[in-house]
Amino acid sequence: MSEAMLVADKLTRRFGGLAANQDVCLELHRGALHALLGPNGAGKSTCINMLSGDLPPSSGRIVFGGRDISTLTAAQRSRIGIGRSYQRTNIFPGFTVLENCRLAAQSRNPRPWKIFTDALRLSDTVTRAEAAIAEAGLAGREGRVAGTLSHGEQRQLEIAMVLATDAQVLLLDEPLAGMGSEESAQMVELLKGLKARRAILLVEHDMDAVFAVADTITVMVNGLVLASGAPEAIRANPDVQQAYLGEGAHV
Ligand SMILES: Nc1ncnc2c1ncn2[C@@H]1O[C@H](COP(=O)(O)OP(=O)(O)OP(=O)(O)O)[C@@H](O)[C@H]1O
Repeated sequence: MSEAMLVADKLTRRFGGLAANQDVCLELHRGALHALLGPNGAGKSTCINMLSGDLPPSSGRIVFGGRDISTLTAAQRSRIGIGRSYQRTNIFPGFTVLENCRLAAQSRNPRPWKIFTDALRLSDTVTRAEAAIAEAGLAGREGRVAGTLSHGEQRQLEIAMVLATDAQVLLLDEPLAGMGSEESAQMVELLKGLKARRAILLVEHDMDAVFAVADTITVMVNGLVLASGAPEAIRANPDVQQAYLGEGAHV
């Protein structure tokens, strides 16, 4: 396998006496989707928050492209190519699809406000925004006001906004939440396309989707990594079946 783009090295996060993540290790590789599974409260959001820079680890390291980025802010991580989506949609509902993506693209610039005086840069962000919209499957909807899109389209828009920042690592927190089966199937196809050129971490409760798209699965329980490996090995793992879904259950 290729060298890892992003590495979580013994990440630990304590909240008072609770270890929400303890010595969590995982690797994200270009061309691969790594899914993070676990029951409610297992520590998945805490893990993604540490990787994105939204939450400082208590100990451990995050390495991106060989460089220790543990102390960089979320904005700094976004600028070097680590993008995340949130569990709750993060779009500006009164703005159009293109405006939402243009704002996301601008956030990547060191001095985003200068954009208004710099025509060249402006066309660059529009180009980047349009490419992101097309890649997220929203071509033709550039002028739609975001709040009028369907739920599934709004989740696609959120991914388009991450793509508009030129992210090479995508940290996706439950992108299928609240979707119907048709929308979920579309999102799975979208994720398959996106992972070809990027590294993806997917936190997702929809098992069918996870097994359809993941190359590697890490299962967390009570802040600890219970198992990590290829989907078939995880499916067959008795510890996973017992601890994650309860005695006698099958993933
Ligand atoms: N800011 C916080 N302060 C205190 N405890 C927290 C905080 N954030 C998370 N926790 C606790 O850490 C543990 C892990 O929470 P986390 O949200 O990471 O789990 P999760 O696997 O993402 O769950 P879910 O699937 O419900 O989103 C839980 O026991 C939670 O109550």
